[in-house]
Amino acid sequence: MGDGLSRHSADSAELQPDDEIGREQEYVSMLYRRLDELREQASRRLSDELRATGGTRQALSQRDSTVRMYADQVEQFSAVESGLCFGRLDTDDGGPHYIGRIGIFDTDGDYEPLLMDWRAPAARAFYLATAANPQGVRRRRHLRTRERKVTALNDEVLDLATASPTAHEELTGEASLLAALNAGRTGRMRDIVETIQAEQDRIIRADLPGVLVVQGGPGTGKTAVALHRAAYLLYTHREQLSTRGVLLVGPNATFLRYISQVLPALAETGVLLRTQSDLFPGVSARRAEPATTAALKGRAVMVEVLAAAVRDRQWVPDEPLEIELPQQEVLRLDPETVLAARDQARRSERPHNLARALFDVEIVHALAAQVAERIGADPLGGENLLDEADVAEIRRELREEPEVRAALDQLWPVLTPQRLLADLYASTDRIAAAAPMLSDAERAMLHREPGGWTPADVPLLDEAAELLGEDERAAAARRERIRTLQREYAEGVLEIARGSRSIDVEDEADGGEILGVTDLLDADRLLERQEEADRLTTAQRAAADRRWAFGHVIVDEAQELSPMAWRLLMRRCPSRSMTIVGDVAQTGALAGTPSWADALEPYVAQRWRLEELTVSYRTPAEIMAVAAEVLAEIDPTLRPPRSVRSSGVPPWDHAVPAERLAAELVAAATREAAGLDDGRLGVIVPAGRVDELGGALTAALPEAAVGEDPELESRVVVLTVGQAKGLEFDSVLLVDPDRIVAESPRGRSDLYVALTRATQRLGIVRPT
Ligand SMILES: Nc1ncnc2c1ncn2[C@@H]1O[C@H](COP(=O)(O)OP(=O)(O)OP(=O)(O)O)[C@@H](O)[C@H]1O
Repeated sequence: MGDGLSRHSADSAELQPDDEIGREQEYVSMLYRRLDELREQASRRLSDELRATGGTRQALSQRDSTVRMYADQVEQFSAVESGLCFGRLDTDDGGPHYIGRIGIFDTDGDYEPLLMDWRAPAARAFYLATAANPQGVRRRRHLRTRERKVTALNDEVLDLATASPTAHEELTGEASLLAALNAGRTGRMRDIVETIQAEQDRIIRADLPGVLVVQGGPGTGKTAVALHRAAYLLYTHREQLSTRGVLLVGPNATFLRYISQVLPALAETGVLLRTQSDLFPGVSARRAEPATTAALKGRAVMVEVLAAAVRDRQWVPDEPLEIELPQQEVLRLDPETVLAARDQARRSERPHNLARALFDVEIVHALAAQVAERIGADPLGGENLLDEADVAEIRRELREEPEVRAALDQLWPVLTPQRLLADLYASTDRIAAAAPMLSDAERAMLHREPGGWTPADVPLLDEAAELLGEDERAAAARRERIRTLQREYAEGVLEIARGSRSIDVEDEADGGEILGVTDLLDADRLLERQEEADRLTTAQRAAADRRWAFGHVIVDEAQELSPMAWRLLMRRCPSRSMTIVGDVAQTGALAGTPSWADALEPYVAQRWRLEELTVSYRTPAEIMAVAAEVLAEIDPTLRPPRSVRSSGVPPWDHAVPAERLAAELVAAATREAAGLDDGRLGVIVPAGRVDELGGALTAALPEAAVGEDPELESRVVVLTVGQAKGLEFDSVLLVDPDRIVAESPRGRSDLYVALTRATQRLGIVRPT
């Protein structure tokens, strides 16, 4: 990587004269005072609204939206506390303009902006202006703060004549950027709002409609960009997106926890974060299964398998079916009658559960004709003595007969997606009937005992739900889920109200009755009020409703999605307003996405745009050089991203006798952990050796976290490549890379992922 960006060092002027910092401190302190006022105002209003009682239904509904608005404001004003103001622009047309996490206006004066929201169009120059294209900016200043104190200023004068020859034209706020990149990791992702780069800004602010694919190598900021795009879109298209919501899908729960702080820190709470495992309401898919089985379940052929499995439940007996009624009467259903009823119901092309009503009509008709034949037969051989009204009455009675209902349930059972799939997996006969197109070995893979769901089952449940249609039971389950969420929300509002209670007390301490909101309302009463007004956040409602159509869907690590998972996501986003973020060179899932065109074209044909990110902000040049060799083995046409910096620390690679591997690893991990200031060490091991090596490490380093969903804030974390996907650590120890490669047909991509997790140091320990 000799031609990497890392040859040069940071070069923007670091101006820190005390008086300059002092002047900025005054301004920043004023902003914090305004923030405190705003927060107190919102808390007080929230308390007042919650205390108010009575009124018409409309007044209640109005009050509930006001409650929500103030609760959101209190949360947002608290979220932006750290780094409230981080930038300043001095422009040709005056200024200064201060840039921060939210907009604050001078409400006492003429409503001038005191602080500009980073997402506002006028703030854009902060990210884009360069010496060659200054966009009216004379000076860009980064303000660094700790708590409420200004600690440093970095200035860039955007003037070609005075520009430093060593500064990178393509980097903005280079000194602040490098400070952020070199900082120790905490186990939680941070936002990058202070140092978004121009190529990233273009993607963050891209138009809302259509499918945008962001392809970029490891560490190019794809996740960061995806999250900031969510915040930007919600700010810019609030009307549209607040009613439909934004869904962000990540690869696993560990990853979602890793990124969970970013949006709240940007004062955005309106995004639903989910893994594939949680995309089918009411199911939490935690069961494990072999990668090859998951891959089979991800293939598009499963669409046909499931359709056949549903048809297989529409049963036509070989022999006549006898239905014994209580009056010892026995009715017979011929196979031909059932077949005709089934064909009639199928012709409607309704989903299975909804077509059942048609099937019932046909069968009951046939049975009623039999009864009528018997009881209405004219002993003298004339016409049947019953009229149409009598036959209708017979049909009504037959419908109520438990024996008739049992026969109908047997022939055309109403099914939930869970029932369909569990029954299918549990029976080799059913699998054989539904999957003649699969090989024996593949059919054997599908067979299993009931009990829990795997992530790969989720798209299948969703497909099944489409084929089956929602009957009354499914609708009732959905209402129940919404009710649970409403209760959680009511409790959340009361939490916020409790947080604002000190203000009530101060306020009314001079003699008035001191009653907090929570003395007057409990979660049940608040819940009742909300139910009446049908209030629930968009994200909560969407989470409970399988058929919810999101306003925008963002997928991170999208290369891992199988064709079946793509189908599910496309259903969640009929408008096809999507941001797809990933790297096809890092695909680990066997049914993952080999190319964006293959994945998307079935849904949007050629109508998708591709943006590429080319600079790695994470991986230093020394480590990227090692990773580049593996990338060339995956696909010689792929280019690794260019590293924005070098660490000066070459990666090391030690081969040790196999029996000493664990001991050497423990020694290396102890050394690396001792060398960390406040950063994190990641130990990446083959999936088949987690127990052994994780055990050895935790015995020597009790602080080490290991397990299904390890705590990333621990100083030392032991993970498989699958778990490490999307994460990063200051220092990484990679163990037994050959075994990692051997463990999966996509082993090389796994190794590439593992090699690119470190922000500073990489060591490899391998058995000889
Ligand atoms: N403009 C920026 N300013 C500061 N830090 C940045 C910037 N862009 C990216 N980073 C940092 O670089 C690191 C890598 O970013 P991110 O995790 O988003 O990359 P990625 O492309 O998703 O990587 P991967 O493909 O490995 O998942 C993160 O620590 C992120 O905060």
